Order: sequence, then C-alpha cells, then structure tokens
Amino acid sequence: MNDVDSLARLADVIEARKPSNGGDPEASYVARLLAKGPDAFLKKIGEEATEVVMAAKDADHGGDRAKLVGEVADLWFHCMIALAHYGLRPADVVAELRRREGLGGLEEKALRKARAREGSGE
Ligand SMILES: N=c1c2ncn([C@@H]3O[C@H](COP(=O)(O)OP(=O)(O)OP(=O)(O)O)[C@@H](O)[C@H]3O)c2ncn1[C@@H]1O[C@H](COP(=O)(O)O)[C@@H](O)[C@H]1O
Repeated sequence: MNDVDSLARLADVIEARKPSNGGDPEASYVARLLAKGPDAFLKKIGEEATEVVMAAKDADHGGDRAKLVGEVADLWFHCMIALAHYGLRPADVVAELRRREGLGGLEEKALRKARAREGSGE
C-alpha cells in the first residue's frame, strides 16, 4: 500500500465516523470532534501545529525526532477531520500539490504579484 492509499483509508474511516453516517460520539474520538463542530477541530489544528513547532525546535537541539513525527501525524490527522467536514479528500490536496509540481515557490510568487499588478491596472 502506498502513502496516498494509507491517507485514503484513514479518510474512509473518518467519513464513516461522521455522526450523519452513524458515528457514535460516545465511542469514537472522530465522531465526538465532528459532533462538536468546526470550532472544536479547528482549535485542535491550531494546538497540534504549535506542538509540531515545539517538537521541531526540540529536534534542533538534539531532541527526539520520533516526537516530531508523532506531532506531524496528529496535525495531519486533525487536518483530515477538517477536510472531511468540508467534503474534501486527501486526494484533493495531493492533486493540488501535483498541480504545483515543477513550479518553484519564488516563481509562483512572482507570477502572483504580476497578476495582482495587472489586476490593479498598475
Ligand atoms: N490517527 C488517529 C489519531 N491520531 C490522534 N488521535 C487522537 O487525537 C487526540 C489528540 O489529542 P491530544 O494529543 O491533544 O491529547 P488529548 O489531551 O487526549 O486531547 P483532547 O482531550 O484535547 O481532545 C488523542 O485522543 C489521540 O488518541 C487519533 N484518533 C484516531 N486516529 C485514527 O482515527 C481512527 C478512528 O478513531 P475513532 O474515531 O476514535 O474510532 C483510528 O482508528 C485511527 O486510525
């Protein structure tokens, strides 16, 4: 199984845990978070992002890199809950990353600025 398949499988589980699909907030963390609504899982995303930053800073100073992996997994997982809530799939994110393949970040930024200048009539 490849990386994208693993994400798709987890997305299927999250989809099945939606309260509207019968997920039970008493028995499932995903169902509980989805039942609480966007504020709850968006707050978790903020917290997990901060934990990623702290684990990365620790790793910079000889800390445990496995901790960083764990925190990134938590962040990805909670982002996947948000994607599911908004009717999106990991494949949508992968398609966007594929669309960007070969277009450097600096090049993309220059194009974006040029388009904004054209739009403002400068
Ligand atoms: N990948 C995960 C996963 N990663 C993290 N977590 C949970 O996310 C929570 C993260 O919260 P924190 O680390 O902040 O710890 P906490 O203090 O317990 O959090 P809170 O009290 O603030 O919610 C923990 O309860 C973790 O167990 C996950 N829970 C579930 N999954 C996957 O989702 C599937 C469905 O899970 P259920 O919906 O619970 O059946 C599972 O089979 C897994 O594949």
